[in-house]
Amino acid sequence: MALVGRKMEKLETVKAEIESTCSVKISLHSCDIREEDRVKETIADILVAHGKIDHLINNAGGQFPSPLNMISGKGFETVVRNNLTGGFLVAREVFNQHMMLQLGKKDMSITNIIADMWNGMPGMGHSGAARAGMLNFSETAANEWAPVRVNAVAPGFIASSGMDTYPEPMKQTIMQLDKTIPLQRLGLEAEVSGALVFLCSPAASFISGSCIRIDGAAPNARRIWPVGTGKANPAFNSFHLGGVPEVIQRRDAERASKKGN
Ligand SMILES: CCCCC/C=C/C(=O)SCCNC(=O)CCNC(=O)[C@H](O)C(C)(C)COP(=O)(O)OP(=O)(O)OC[C@H]1O[C@@H](n2cnc3c(N)ncnc32)[C@H](O)[C@@H]1OP(=O)(O)O
Ligand SMILES: NC(=O)C1=CN([C@@H]2O[C@H](COP(=O)(O)OP(=O)(O)OC[C@H]3O[C@@H](n4cnc5c(N)ncnc54)[C@H](OP(=O)(O)O)[C@@H]3O)[C@@H](O)[C@H]2O)C=CC1
Repeated sequence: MALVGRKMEKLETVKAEIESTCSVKISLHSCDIREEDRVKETIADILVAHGKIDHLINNAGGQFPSPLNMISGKGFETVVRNNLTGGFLVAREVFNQHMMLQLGKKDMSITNIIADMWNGMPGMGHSGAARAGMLNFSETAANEWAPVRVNAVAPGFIASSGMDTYPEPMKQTIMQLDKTIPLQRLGLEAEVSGALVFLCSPAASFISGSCIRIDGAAPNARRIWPVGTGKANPAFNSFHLGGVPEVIQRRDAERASKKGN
């Protein structure tokens, strides 16, 4: 397993967590996926360390919240590079440096993480545009690079540590998000991972060019109908080392205190 991100400390933490659970060879690589030369070097380093890359999860990404009319050209480009160009560069290098030389010999896959950007992504329009582009890139690559399977996974609102990176106004929105989702709760990181593990497995060997939505049916909510029944289903909480983001702990504490009053 090769873990890639910009900050080595984060990677070390994840490595220690995985090693506390199972025995697997793990290499760590500091790389900003927006830097083309660095991406080329990183994929080459991974191939030296492991000799192969059978499955790529293109998970790196993120953005800053802003209404469209306040986004500068540089800001828009920064987010597009983070959520579209960077993922393309990584996928291209993995394909060119390894997968292209192994076609038909084994099952190989690329899964691109996008987001719930259906019908637009208000407050994060730069990211919505980039994620929509990533979906279209996945669809093209599923044809050009077959038999490598290329799919997208589109998470909706997931209670991840990423949620704690947002400024206070966005945190206020995050604390109300569960009410807008038919399943009446946020998703868990393990619920995204479940789909990723499936897509990397032989059970998904005829799935390519697809997108799996993991969003509790958020895009299916409609103004003319109540949002779900008001009840949530049980979550698949298989990450025993996972934590609850601070913003969600705060939400639950505030709700408990309101109930107590
Ligand atoms: C409602 C809930 C939403 C849930 C859906 C989505 C959830 C998630 O995605 S969870 C993951 C969340 N985590 C993140 O988003 C963190 C990752 N974000 C970042 O790392 C950064 O924001 C970045 C990668 C998008 C930009 O970082 P960096 O490369 O370090 O870029 P700079 O800081 O140098 O900025 C370059 C340029 O971009 C504009 N800009 C950056 N931040 C902001 C901001 N907060 N507000 C407005 N504009 C911003 C700006 O133009 C910067 O250039 P300068 O003006 O020269 O600084
Ligand atoms: N949580 C949610 O509700 C949703 C999340 N997503 C997307 O799912 C993915 C995972 O998100 P989540 O775990 O929540 O967020 P986090 O912010 O916790 O994780 C994002 C990861 O991407 C890495 N990363 C970001 N930019 C770069 C870059 N330029 N080069 C290399 N690595 C980078 C970060 O590591 P480092 O900082 O060390 O570089 C970090 O490990 C992201 O693409 C996110 O946008 C999509 C929809 C909803």
